[in-house]
Amino acid sequence: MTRQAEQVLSLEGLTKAYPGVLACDDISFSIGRGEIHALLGENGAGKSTLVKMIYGLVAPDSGRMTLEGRPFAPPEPRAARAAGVAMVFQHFSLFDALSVAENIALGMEEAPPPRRLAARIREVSELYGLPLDPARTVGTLSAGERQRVEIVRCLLQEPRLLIMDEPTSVLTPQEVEILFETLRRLAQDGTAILYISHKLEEIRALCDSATILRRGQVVATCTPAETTAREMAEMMVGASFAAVERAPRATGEVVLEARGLSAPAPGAFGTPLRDISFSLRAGEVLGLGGVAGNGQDELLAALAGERPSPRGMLFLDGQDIGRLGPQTRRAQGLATAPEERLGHAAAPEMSLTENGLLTAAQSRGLLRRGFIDWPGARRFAEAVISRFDVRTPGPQAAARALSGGNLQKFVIGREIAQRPRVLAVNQPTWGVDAAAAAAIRQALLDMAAQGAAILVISQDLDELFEVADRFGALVGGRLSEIRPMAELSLERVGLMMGGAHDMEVAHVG
Ligand SMILES: Nc1ncnc2c1ncn2[C@@H]1O[C@H](COP(=O)(O)OP(=O)(O)OP(=O)(O)O)[C@@H](O)[C@H]1O
Repeated sequence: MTRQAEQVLSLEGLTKAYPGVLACDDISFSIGRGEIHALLGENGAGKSTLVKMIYGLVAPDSGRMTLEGRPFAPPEPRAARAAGVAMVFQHFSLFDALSVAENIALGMEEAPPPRRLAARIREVSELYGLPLDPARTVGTLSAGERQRVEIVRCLLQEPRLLIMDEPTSVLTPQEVEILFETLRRLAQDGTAILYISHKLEEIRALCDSATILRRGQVVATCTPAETTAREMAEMMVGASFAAVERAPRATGEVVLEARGLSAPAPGAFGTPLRDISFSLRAGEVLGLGGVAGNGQDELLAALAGERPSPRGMLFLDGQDIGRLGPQTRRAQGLATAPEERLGHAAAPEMSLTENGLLTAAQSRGLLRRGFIDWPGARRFAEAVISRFDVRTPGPQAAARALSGGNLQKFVIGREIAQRPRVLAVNQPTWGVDAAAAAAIRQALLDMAAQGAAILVISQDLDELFEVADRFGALVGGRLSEIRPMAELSLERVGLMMGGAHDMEVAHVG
């Protein structure tokens, strides 16, 4: 076999510019048959743009691609799929009300008759250790199971190249193990895998090789198993960065308290909150873990005041705040940042200046007698951009033009910069690179050291180990017993989050 034939995908000089940024600058590398190849880079380095070119979502300005030895220039995703490229996105694109099989059929060019399709789904899912019931309604599935639907949908195409964009951010440690087994099996069968993640320890465990991008260029390649996570992170950033430091802290009075907080599910597939109780003291970081869809969003909405709570369930400084709206709660010192950054935390078409105003108008005095202080709003956005190293041409940029991680830095930075007394955040470093994640975590710890009370809801267990003093798990809208983080192991935490249950499910079939 010639070397050419062993390459599944080769990229030569791929380049793509957006106004003001060279997102991909002369990128060349190849992925071989059966190779699991990591694509690493800090936020805005150009990873998404590169895979969008491979998947036919974005046309390169220049450069060439070769797939299985043939010239490859997909004008649209359908063409990329037909040529053997499959992609599992960060955000699942499934319809809750439809069954697994119906969802899969929707994504297929020519779906076989339902019975044949159901049989194929069973076959593929069993072959790769991804048990799935084709008749189940997607709305009832866990995040891990939804991801299986997406993966099985890809595998039915028998792809030559599978692209995975941050696939583990919604999984328990046990589910991650199962996913890795599947990917290794696929690689053994010859599939090439391009794997994007900011979780460097996972890259070390899984990937054969890595290409590292910085500011649109390939700056290094490495063998992840032979490189430390810190070395990889430093190659991405091009410098060393400070590790998160936990200063000793004194805790004060209880500032935020939930007493039997309950709420019905917000919609057909939301999660009800069931009898949630916790207290949070000044100077303390309480971490709540859980697999996506176990009440995280609903809890944050209840704390934010997006949904009012009955009397007697939610207290700030001993005052019942259940009936207060979001702005009043903010004015009293309780700030929140929801998980979904585009649409919920930020308005996509609005500039960063306007997005800053959305939550900071009051605390920063940017509204005077009904008039907006635009220069002040711009300065606030600029301050957030510079302190949190948000990579963007400037505060006039629209939120949607930022890379995912950079928008996340802005949305969280906007809250931290207002110095609230109590801050509740959901997934504060979701999609954020290692250096920026360390900076955000450090900012949260510094706030606590200065006496703020912090509630961190996260699916990233390393993050919770790094910042939280105490830990509780959200499972089905209930909160487990809260334990000191120092007493818990990673495995124990995984089990508290329901990992044991998922393991059982996964071993059926
Ligand atoms: N539609 C767009 N319009 C303008 N600029 C864009 C657009 N999409 C991406 N960019 C810019 O291109 C650069 C590369 O972004 P890209 O999303 O590829 O980065 P990334 O490495 O995937 O980042 P992350 O890890 O944050 O997802 C960034 O500077 C980004 O702001």
